[in-house]
Amino acid sequence: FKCVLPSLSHGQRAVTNTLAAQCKSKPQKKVCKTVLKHFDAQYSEELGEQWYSARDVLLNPLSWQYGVLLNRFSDLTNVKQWLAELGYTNLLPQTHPKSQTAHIPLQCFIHQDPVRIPTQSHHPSWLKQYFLLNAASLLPVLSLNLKEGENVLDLCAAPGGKSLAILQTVTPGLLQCNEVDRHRHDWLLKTLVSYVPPAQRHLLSVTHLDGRSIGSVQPGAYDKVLVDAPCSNDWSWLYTPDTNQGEMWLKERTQLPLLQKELLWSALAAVRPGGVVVYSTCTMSRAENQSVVEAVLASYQGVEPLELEQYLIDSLSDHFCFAHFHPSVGQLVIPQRDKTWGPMYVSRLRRIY
Ligand SMILES: C[S@@+](CC[C@H](N)C(=O)[O-])C[C@H]1O[C@@H](n2cnc3c(N)ncnc32)[C@H](O)[C@@H]1O
Repeated sequence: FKCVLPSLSHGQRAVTNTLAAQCKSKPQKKVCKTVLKHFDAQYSEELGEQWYSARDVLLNPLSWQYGVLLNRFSDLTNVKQWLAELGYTNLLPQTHPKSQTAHIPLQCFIHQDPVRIPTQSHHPSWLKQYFLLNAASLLPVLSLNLKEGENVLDLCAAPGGKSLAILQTVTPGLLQCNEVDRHRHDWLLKTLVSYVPPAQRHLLSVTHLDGRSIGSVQPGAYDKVLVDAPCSNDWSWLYTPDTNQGEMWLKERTQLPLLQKELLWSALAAVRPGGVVVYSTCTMSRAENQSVVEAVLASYQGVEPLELEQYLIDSLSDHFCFAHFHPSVGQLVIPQRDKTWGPMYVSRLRRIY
């Protein structure tokens, strides 16, 4: 396990260090036993054997990985060379598998080992070159199948990772990035300023609204809507600092599906007929994934589920472990020992009329 400490913004010198040395200065994360017990009961029933492999990954911070999403608006010459020297490779093919000539601008570099590079700090006159993220969180953005000039709504956008990935994929007509929480809305703004050049900012609208109301305020206004819903994030919940908070979160967990359904209903109202809504979460919980989508499909007329495109699943299967559910209205990426990305659930819905 290597930790890589470059001084990228000012020169390209890379210094490697062992994680053990870095860990000495950092307090270790502690697992919340209450949450783990709850996960054991729920996920062993829902995921069977795959839970035990996912559990090993979640419980071993040394195996956690970060993808390096490059910022196409910054100067990348040295970064790409540096990542190649460190042994990083591109997660995605450079051209679209269906049409060998279509270039894919989105570039996310991954490493076969849990190597880490540091985040870059904000400089007012300089754009950050990369954003670190769980590579599986690109799946919802790729599932939008974005086209140049489309109007896109990122309904739950902070801290902005997927908004950035959208901007790396296409130049939208308009990208509305919305976040209800004041503090997280400010964080979202900061992210966008750090990565998006002033000349591109007119493409963005950053709003501070309850996503549940956008569908009624702007009906049919968007070609594509992403609902990256608030969820019981399996990674962070497992490391809840104290038992009381863990217990409180587990109670809150039962409230989340209602909020998630309301956000998805709103997204379906905000997309135009023929447009696509992608619903995603970073939990493995069936109640927040499959059951939410099934309930919305049963209650909202004129909506059909869409399969994720097969080329996408094929090109990512070397790195992501897709769980197999039948019948299914979405795809779940489960972290496994040799494929640690995820959890990430993605479902695509088309509004027919
Ligand atoms: C999973 S996070 C989004 C992560 C983000 N898409 C990214 O990739 O960086 C979910 C977000 O939804 C926000 N949220 C919760 N309730 C909301 C609501 N009613 N309307 C809009 N956003 C909401 C949360 O504050 C949180 O920032």
